[in-house]
Amino acid sequence: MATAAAASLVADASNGSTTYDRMKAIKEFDEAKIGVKGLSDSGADTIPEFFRHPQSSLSDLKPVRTSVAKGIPVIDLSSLNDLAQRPKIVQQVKDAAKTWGFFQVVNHGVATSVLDSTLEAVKNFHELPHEVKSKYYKREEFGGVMYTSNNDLYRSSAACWHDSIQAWLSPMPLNEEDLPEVCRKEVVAWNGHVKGVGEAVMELLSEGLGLDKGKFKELSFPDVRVFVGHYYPYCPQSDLTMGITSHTDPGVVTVLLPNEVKGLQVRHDGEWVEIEPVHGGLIVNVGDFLQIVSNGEYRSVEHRVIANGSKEPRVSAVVFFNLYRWREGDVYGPLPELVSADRPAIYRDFTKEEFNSNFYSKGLDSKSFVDKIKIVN
Ligand SMILES: O=C(O)CCC(=O)C(=O)O
Ligand SMILES: [Fe+2]
Repeated sequence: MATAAAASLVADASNGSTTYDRMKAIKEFDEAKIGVKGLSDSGADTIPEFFRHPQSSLSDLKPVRTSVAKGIPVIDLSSLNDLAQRPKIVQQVKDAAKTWGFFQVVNHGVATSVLDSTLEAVKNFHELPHEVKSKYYKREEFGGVMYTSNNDLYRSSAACWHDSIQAWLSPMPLNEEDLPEVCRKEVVAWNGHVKGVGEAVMELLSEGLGLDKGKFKELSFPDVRVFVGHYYPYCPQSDLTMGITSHTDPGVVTVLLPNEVKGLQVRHDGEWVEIEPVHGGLIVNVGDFLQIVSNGEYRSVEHRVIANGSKEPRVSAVVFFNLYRWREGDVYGPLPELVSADRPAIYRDFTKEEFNSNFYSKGLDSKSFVDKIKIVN
């Protein structure tokens, strides 16, 4: 049944643009609940038209070839608790957050076997039979567990070639029974591990701003975690679409665990640089909120994922540390400790409502919140 739905979707794509009813095609795809994986599995050698991105956004698909040495910084956390070594690590994290907005951490204390089983669990979920997986298919704003294909399906200018499963880990009391059985144990375990890594990184980031080690924790930055398990199946026309279009992450930091299939690129000095994951490492990036509270010291940098042209699926387990504990009527903005006559605030204060409404209403490719609240002299 999944295959029949996929076949009719692909047939629609070749109808010719005059008769192509884009909304109808999107709705059919959504209602079939087959995900992009279902389209990929159908064996079609073309993609539905609503996955095709405008030529303008495809023209710079090829990244700059980069050696590991030229890529995002790799930071060794093994001597984190050595007081003589720590300042050096703080400096590395600070430099990376200021320039690239991205870095990889190695020797972070989580066993490679745990990383591997987390990715395997995400993969196993996405490779469940249609009858089982489709029960989780939803298209709602947040809460609980949700498997979806393209968050922005109805709003964005073009769909992206990937599926994902999302779960609120904290502080929503995650009802473990709600998680699909095939990845339940691993997602729950990952929540514990990633919290530890996130806290350690946030302490370094906090120190890098000249603040107390515990400042971010005090501000509850490690407390809100959303898990997203992405799956980028083989795409038969990977040069016509994207895995995820260029965007910045809205929250504090993101901790990303990728499998070995490449595809993630980060914008650096006006060029797209491919990230080469170090096996056993984790990728960390600064989100918009951290750029704002750091008064622009740290940078939330655009990144994207190329559609996967290899037969091996690309899998990533992403945890977003977001902000949550807004006090009623409070406003947020650059931390007062980081604002002075020499370094005036470059962002205005904003409310929770403003932040959330921007987050929920913008398509992945529209203007960022950071730009909207920038103070222009
Ligand atoms: O899958 C990836 O490597 C990146 C995902 C990503 O950028 C995101 O979910 O915000
Ligand atoms: Fe992202």
